[in-house]
Amino acid sequence: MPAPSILLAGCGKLGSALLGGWLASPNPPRLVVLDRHKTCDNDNVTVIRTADSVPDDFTPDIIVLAIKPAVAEDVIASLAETLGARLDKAAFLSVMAGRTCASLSAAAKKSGHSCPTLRAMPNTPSTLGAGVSGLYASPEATEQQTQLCHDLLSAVGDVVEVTEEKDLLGVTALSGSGPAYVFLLAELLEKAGQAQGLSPENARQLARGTIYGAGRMLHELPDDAEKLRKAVTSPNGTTAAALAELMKEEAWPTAIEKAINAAVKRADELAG
Ligand SMILES: NC(=O)C1=CN([C@@H]2O[C@H](COP(=O)(O)OP(=O)(O)OC[C@H]3O[C@@H](n4cnc5c(N)ncnc54)[C@H](O)[C@@H]3O)[C@@H](O)[C@H]2O)C=CC1
Ligand SMILES: O=C(O)[C@@H]1CCC=N1
Repeated sequence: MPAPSILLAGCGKLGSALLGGWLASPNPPRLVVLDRHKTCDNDNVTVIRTADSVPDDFTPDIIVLAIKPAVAEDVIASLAETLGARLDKAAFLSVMAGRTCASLSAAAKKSGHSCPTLRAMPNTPSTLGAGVSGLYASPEATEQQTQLCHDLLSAVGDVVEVTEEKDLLGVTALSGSGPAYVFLLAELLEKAGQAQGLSPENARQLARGTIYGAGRMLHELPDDAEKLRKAVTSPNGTTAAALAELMKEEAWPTAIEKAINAAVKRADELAG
């Protein structure tokens, strides 16, 4: 089977994470990257600044929308103008938080085209091939398009398929934004270590090493998180003392619930 043709619109923080994974895969797709600012010195990638520069012989199988939601309509309209009938052969894979399949299909329809839409919510560990993505395919997407999107996301980590579009709200709040919560934890642990008199270098190494090691245990061992937590917690010991603070109903349980609710609310607002 020939390598698929992928047009990546938007190659910022997330788009470049995806691009890196695809370029490192054994059978990289044929890639055109549309980004106002991106430069790329990889021979396998054609980078263009505006949609009117899409090569005439390039018919994308999938158009990955990794731009900010606010510019989506403009980007789709300018791609439609350049690609013409070629757009009808493609599917959109949007990674934008919030934007619904219906709103993106409507944008294509406005330009006189019909284009099935799939949505994914990857996260930035995709840069290291350690991402996890939620994937939703609208009913218009063919099995082949869904499989192709699944394969593209698998190149940068795990894929969790959801059957209801609304489930992407929870995915966005949990794993799309989630790396930021872990990075915040690293920052706070580092700060707390320094407050205990550790040098900044030692506090940083200890905080990062702890999160890395705990992450590996979660990833590589079959045990539930609860079992792993209990294994650290000696009766009446130091961990029990710390967890008694963190697990108070008004502490982490409430804070996490509120944070996830706030992210879901924002994703819903971005849907427009
Ligand atoms: N950063 C993250 O962790 C995640 C982001 N997302 C979603 O990915 C999308 C992009 O987010 P980031 O990569 O963080 O943003 P970003 O700002 O880093 O990247 C956006 C890119 O789009 C380009 N761009 C803007 N207007 C353009 C236009 N008219 N034509 C061509 N290129 C244009 C910019 O030059 C930039 O490189 C957002 O919709 C966000 O919801 C999804 C999951 C995780
Ligand atoms: O913060 C955001 O809106 C995007 C979506 C998930 C991660 N970053």
